[in-house]
Amino acid sequence: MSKSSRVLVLNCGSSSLKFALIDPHSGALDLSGMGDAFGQGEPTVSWKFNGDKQCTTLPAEARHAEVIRFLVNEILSDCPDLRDNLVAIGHRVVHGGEKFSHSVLIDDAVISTIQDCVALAPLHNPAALHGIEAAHEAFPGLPQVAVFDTAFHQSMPRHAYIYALPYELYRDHGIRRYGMHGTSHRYVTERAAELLNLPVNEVNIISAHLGNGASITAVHNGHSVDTSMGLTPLEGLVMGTRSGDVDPGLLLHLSSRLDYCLKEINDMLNKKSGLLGISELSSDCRALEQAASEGHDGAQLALDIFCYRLAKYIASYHGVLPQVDALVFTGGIGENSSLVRQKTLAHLSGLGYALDEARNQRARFGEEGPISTEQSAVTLVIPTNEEWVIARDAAGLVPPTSPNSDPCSRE
Ligand SMILES: Nc1ncnc2c1ncn2[C@@H]1O[C@H](COP(=O)(O)OP(=O)(O)O)[C@@H](O)[C@H]1O
Ligand SMILES: CC(=O)OP(=O)(O)O
Ligand SMILES: [Mg+2]
Repeated sequence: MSKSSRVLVLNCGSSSLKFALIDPHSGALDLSGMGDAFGQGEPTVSWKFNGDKQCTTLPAEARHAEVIRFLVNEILSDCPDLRDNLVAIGHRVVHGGEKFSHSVLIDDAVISTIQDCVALAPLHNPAALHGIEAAHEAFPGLPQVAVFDTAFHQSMPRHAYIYALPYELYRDHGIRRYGMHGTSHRYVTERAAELLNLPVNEVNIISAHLGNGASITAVHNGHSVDTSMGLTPLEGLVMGTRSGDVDPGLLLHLSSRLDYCLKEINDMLNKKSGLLGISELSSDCRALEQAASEGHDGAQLALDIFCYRLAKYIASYHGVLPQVDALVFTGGIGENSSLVRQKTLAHLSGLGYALDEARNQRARFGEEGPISTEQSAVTLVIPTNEEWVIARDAAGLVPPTSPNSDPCSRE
């Protein structure tokens, strides 16, 4: 792999597509951007290319394929050198079922497994398939690599991933905890080990990824041993629009007593719950913090519940791990919301957590480092970098025969 190699990373969500052109060796970004607000009028594409920020709108019907076409024909066409140095396309795929514990080159069998998992990640896997198809059209000769959110969690022991349901549901239908956000939890684990000066296979952390989706993972000796998301990305923590854990009896009650049909239950739990549902205002943590500071009771309650439920998971993972070297906050909320970190740790003083408020306030917008006092349980903020992990995995899987690979300098 030559020093000028680049990987194009695509992270396709249901209503957005994030893209980045990355040097897999250093993680340096030539280009990063996103197509946003699909299905809500004219989608915007915004990007930063070698430091310059730009933005445009696309026709209302534009989705993943159109954004990828715009990326190829308009944005990347300005830099023929970079296109020549592209060695692979890396795709974030949320659900890979039980089949993948590592990233893989995409072929028909891989596509078919991603299709099989659509029902388990209905907001995410169809979008990844659109991205793979569009990228294949745009770059027919380039290797494409799938990096699965579920892969990092394949190390969980059976007692963590089997639900207390009839065992045949696992045996015959694969119903079990899979866990998501694994690419982020993996990055955070590796980075925490570096910051703590420990070999990665000796680090024990609790990693809280708090974005629009949110999940928390217990990492023992560098491996995921439990995580809050389950069969689907709906279980666990309170999220932007997802409920997280509820009493399963609720579903029966909604159906038998309140006449909800399956589609209504699905929409309610995935799209109308979480921070949005409680606050009746917004799924966006920033908007809720602002509203709560102005006295909005729903916003305050949503933040209170979010932090309380997160603290309960952190406490329970102290029972999962023999030792905790650090609690780590990451994701848009984890990296930026000093309020959420402060409210969460306020529940955990019994476990030795205490914030250094000055450090907590400083940790924003990409700042990395400890936010705990010297004497208390170590708490870190680590900005996640899923794109770099995806780029590294993709570059590492480029076949030696690929036109852009350089067999003499492969790592
Ligand atoms: N400065 C900030 N303060 C509080 N919350 C923030 C801040 N910046 C971003 N967030 C929150 O981060 C969340 C989005 O996280 P992100 O990881 O970008 O999402 P995604 O899961 O879509 O990748 C939103 O709730 C947003 O309000
Ligand atoms: C799995 C998941 O919830 O992903 P995201 O946070 O990107 O929605
Ligand atoms: Mg994210």
